[in-house]
Amino acid sequence: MEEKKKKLRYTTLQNLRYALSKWWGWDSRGLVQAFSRIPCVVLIPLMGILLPREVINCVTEGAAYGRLAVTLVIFTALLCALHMYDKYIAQGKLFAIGLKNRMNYMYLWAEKIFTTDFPNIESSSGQRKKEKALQFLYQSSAGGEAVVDCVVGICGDALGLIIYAGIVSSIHPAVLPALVLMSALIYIAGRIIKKLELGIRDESADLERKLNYLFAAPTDFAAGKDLRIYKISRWFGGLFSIYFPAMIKLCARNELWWFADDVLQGILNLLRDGACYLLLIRMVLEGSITPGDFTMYFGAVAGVSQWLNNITKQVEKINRFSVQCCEFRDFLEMPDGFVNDGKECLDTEGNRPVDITFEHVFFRYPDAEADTLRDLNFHIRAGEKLALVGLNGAGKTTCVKLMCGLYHPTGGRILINGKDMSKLSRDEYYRLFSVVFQEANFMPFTIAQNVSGAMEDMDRERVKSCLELAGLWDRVQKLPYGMDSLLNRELNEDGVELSGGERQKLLLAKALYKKAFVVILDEPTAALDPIAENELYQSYGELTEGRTSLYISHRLSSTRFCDRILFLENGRVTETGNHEALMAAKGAYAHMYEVQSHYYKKKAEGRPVV
Ligand SMILES: Nc1ncnc2c1ncn2[C@@H]1O[C@H](COP(=O)(O)OP(=O)(O)OP(=O)(O)O)[C@@H](O)[C@H]1O
Repeated sequence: MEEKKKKLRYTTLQNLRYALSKWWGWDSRGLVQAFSRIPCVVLIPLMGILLPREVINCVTEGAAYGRLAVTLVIFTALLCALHMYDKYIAQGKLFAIGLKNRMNYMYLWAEKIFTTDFPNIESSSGQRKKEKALQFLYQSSAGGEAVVDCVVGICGDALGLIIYAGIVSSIHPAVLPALVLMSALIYIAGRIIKKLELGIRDESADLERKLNYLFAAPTDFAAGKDLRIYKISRWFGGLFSIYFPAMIKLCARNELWWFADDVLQGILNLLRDGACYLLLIRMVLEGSITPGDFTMYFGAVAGVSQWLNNITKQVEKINRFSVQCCEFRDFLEMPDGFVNDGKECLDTEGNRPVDITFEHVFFRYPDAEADTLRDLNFHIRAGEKLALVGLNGAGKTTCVKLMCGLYHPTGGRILINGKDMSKLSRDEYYRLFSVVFQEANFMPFTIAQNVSGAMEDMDRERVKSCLELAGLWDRVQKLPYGMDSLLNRELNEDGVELSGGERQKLLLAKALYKKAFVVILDEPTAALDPIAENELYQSYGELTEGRTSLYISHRLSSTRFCDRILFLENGRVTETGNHEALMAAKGAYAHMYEVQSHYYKKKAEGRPVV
């Protein structure tokens, strides 16, 4: 219920004002060109009913051939000019104008994804809003582009209706109200179906999201391997057979409502037109109108029906646009808690490393039922190298997400140099961190651009030294275009395909390039070979020199070169100290270490490993 209210937060007029002001801002020339089509929309059909009237009157009045010829020439020339201009705008311009608007909306949508608070994108409610917003722009008939046609169309139709209404009103005062009443019935039926359709939008958006995922998954190179080796295609088939029928059922129900609406429209149109024609025929027989007038009125009645039909259709389209526009604006206007305006800056003069305190931090994911972090307390001194270890699901990555500002605590505080993170500006905060996450995501740009995060003015020497430090330079310099080689094969045909370990090294180089105050490495060696792993340990001091660092790893031996180790269990720190102290304590850390080293010892002694 609350969701529905939110969807319709703006009225149709407010949404039209929004779309028109955006359109004016992006393409004022296109807007003027689109509106210049309105006289053609009105005059072409109007001349279509005036021409027969003039011709029949000339003939029935016995006018000279000269008058007939002049009438025909004037009308034909005018019609020809209007048609040409109309075609030029409608087919030559409107498509490009609408597409331009759609692209601009797409840009706003993508920009929001890139800049909004992380929970807005990761939570399923945020995902749903994102999908719904996409329906405003994902094809030419969607609101973002269709609004161009609708606005121009409804203005032309309204003007045409006014002129035709004047003509049919002179037949009989009851004709126009009767025509309007019937069109209103058609419109109301359409609205009822729209409401029914609205009721299943959440369900259809969810199904679309799931089906989009299923369609996208087989095109993912990485998934391609699993799909083949493990015959996952059968599982996919199973998933398709769950979601496809559900989607088809939903669409079929929707189509049935629209079919009923079409039948109703057909019957009402027939009644409306039939009654008007009967009236006109009687007037001709009574001699109150000429045969020329008859054809004009005949055309005008049909014309009014057409204008009213057009208007009801345009109103439906505009209503559809309005619902989609509300959803689009809902997504764009999702509040961001972590903002730049009015926030403080941190004193980072002299590039001193920062100190970080977690003070009674609680955290629960937006859609989760239980806290992931529970009363988490720790302090990382400026320049300290801290290791965070724990079992799967203990909350290590969540802790990183909070520390680097992707999420905010749901309870307690995180202090950076004694300042509450919520008081700091977002850009300022993100500037502090370099993070190597477990998943490697690269943009379809060159290696150098990915490492530096800059399109042009990068320090190429620095890129090279970061690649060297990360152990990737040997591989990169052998590529035909070196550090200027493009990544991502989906967009770049000759893009470079890196192995899992190489991608991890590239992430490391990227983290090193950014002169951040805190370096966070979340399982940075998971995909590295033993040589590369060893090199990373050897150079860890150099990599993190002069910075505060947090190192997460399941290989406990790798955390020995850190100053201190925190052992995380069920979202809180249960043990803390250096390796020796934790081993002496004989707690969970010591147990995990023993289990792991036992494995290596057995291997080294040549005994079978269980
Ligand atoms: N986006 C999310 N929404 C809801 N719950 C989540 C989300 N991400 C993680 N969780 C849950 O939070 C808990 C901690 O996850 P987290 O990834 O922080 O653990 P971890 O210690 O890093 O685990 P691992 O060692 O396997 O990487 C898990 O139970 C996980 O299911």
